[in-house]
Amino acid sequence: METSTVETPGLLAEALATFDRLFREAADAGEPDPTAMTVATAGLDGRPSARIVLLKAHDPRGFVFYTHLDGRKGRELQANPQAALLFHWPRVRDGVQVRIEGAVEIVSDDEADAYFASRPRGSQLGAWASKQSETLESREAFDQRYARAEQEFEGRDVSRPPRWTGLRVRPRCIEFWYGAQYRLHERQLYECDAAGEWSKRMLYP
Ligand SMILES: Cc1cc2nc3c(=O)[nH]c(=O)nc-3n(C[C@H](O)[C@H](O)[C@H](O)COP(=O)(O)O)c2cc1C
Ligand code: PXP
Repeated sequence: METSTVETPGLLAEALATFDRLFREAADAGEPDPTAMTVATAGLDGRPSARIVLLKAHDPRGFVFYTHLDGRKGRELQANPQAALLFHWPRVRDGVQVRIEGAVEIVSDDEADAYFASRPRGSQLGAWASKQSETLESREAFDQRYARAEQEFEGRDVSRPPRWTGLRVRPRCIEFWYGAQYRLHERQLYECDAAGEWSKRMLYP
């Protein structure tokens, strides 16, 4: 069991409750995919890169997505395990943006195996076939790799590729942005200092 007996600090709990409420509102408001978030990373060269991934779990330990460790984001996060996440839910209230920043860690093998096992078989085989972010010479080359994976796992469960796993962003700060008329937006920032103390303040829009 990975559940921790450490109590969630009050302000973090408040921020996570706000996140949950807005996440539910996003689903109710018909956002096409409330789990879609931008994840920004930078390797040791300091050059940022960003792409969308899907949020698959969140709790006081952090926000989890799944990917290949050898793709660009995987390589950057191993070199510099810091990320920023961004949600934009335009249909919630007058528009909501949530920004989360924090250190990144790899989820346990058990957690990754459990999530991988829940994916459609085609997606599982795709994870074996894809050399994420590497040059693909032709679509046929990818199709062939997929067909090979199909053969390899014929008649049995598809195991998780060891370099395909979950990454958890442990929040160091969470900002809620609420759109308002005339750009008089509201911004609430929750942040954790080096001693682990959470505080909350508003920011000018
Ligand atoms: C809506 C959407 C959801 C996506 N979800 C994921 C995901 O959860 N994990 C993933 O590795 N790539 C996902 N992708 C693909 C990434 O955006 C990206 O193309 C891929 O991960 C390679 O990124 P990288 O080269 O920076 O590593 C998604 C793309 C879109 C448009
Ligand atoms: C390459 C890749 N990996 C992982 C995912 C995560 O989603 P799922 O586990 O639901 O396929 C996506 C979603 O588009 C994806 O494109």
